[in-house]
Amino acid sequence: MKELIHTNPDLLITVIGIGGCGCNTVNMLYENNLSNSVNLIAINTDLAALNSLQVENKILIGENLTRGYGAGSNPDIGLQAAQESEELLINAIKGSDIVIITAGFGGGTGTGASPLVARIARELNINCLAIVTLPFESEGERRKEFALQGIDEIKEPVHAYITLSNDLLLKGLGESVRLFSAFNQSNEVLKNLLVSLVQMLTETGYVNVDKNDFSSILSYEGESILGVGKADTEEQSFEALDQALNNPLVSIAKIDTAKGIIFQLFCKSEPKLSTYNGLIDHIREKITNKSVLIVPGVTLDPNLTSEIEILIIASGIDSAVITPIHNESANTKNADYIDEDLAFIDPKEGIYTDIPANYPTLNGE
Ligand SMILES: Nc1nc2c(ncn2[C@@H]2O[C@H](COP(=O)(O)OP(=O)(O)OP(=O)(O)O)[C@@H](O)[C@H]2O)c(=O)[nH]1
Repeated sequence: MKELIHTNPDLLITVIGIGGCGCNTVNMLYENNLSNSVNLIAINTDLAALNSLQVENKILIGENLTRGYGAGSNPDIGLQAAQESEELLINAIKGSDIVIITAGFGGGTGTGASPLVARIARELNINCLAIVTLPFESEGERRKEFALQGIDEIKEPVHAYITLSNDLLLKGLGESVRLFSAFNQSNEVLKNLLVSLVQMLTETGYVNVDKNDFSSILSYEGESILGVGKADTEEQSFEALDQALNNPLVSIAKIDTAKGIIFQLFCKSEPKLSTYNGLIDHIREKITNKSVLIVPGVTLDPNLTSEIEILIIASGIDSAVITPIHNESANTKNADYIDEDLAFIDPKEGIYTDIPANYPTLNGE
């Protein structure tokens, strides 16, 4: 084994948690000791909540407006607070290569401030992805409306967004699950997805997904899906793929119309070429858009707990617009390159990378 972890020092990813839920998620990421390429920022209108966090970079927004007492479940206040502190926000994300926003939508701060943060990233020409949760049905119509309005507003400035539905999560856990336990579970999934994404971008594998691949995929307008799956044997890898494609935590979107897909395969031992090609063919069969761009990544990790783990990011779903955005440097590899790259896979010469111990799992398995 040549090298266990090979990180990309040139890439700066900023993960921004906005509002109570977002800040909790970022705080959980902080406890994960991500690489130096990751900058974690917690943003809130609630000073007491910010003070309770371990994350070092905290920004209190709208200090004059709310006096540090929160946005009172009002997205307009969340937006105005962000506007008041726009300068701070610009300085915080300037210089990043990728910004990932995470928030629970339905309240005031996350819902109101996130679209402005995304707009700032867009204006600074930074690739921006948002991963947000939708409220439980039981939280009421008003919160749901706020959340949907927030999604409408963030859709345009971000390059891709992913919604995790708290209700779908509940279904996955069974009706008897308690509220806080469901929130915790959702936070765990959110955190693991983020860890996984960040690791995929900052650590290199045999067939590497890099920032340009990521930019290509994010450049397709429309909804995105992020899914994970795992299997104990290579023979069951198609089940892992189906799990990833049907992740019950991700709401609304169906993968059929995706225009871009990142397929990241983590395996304990070198997979058969037929398995690898078969998985990619299987994805391709699911997609009605035959010109879909599939960017594969393969990482070998002898310490993996399962034989196979799969991460799927699909973008450009159900959107009429297929215009790549500020993507001049993006790698325009198409599916044909897959086999060529595979020819370079050599377990003796390749770089091994480490896999996060808490790689995302469905229902916390
Ligand atoms: N999954 C998950 N969702 C949460 C959690 N906390 C809150 N939410 C969801 O996120 C929505 C917004 O809650 P917060 O993040 O606390 O709200 P906020 O953005 O800080 O807004 P204000 O409190 O009004 O300033 C809620 O309606 C919940 O659906 C959490 O810990 N986990």
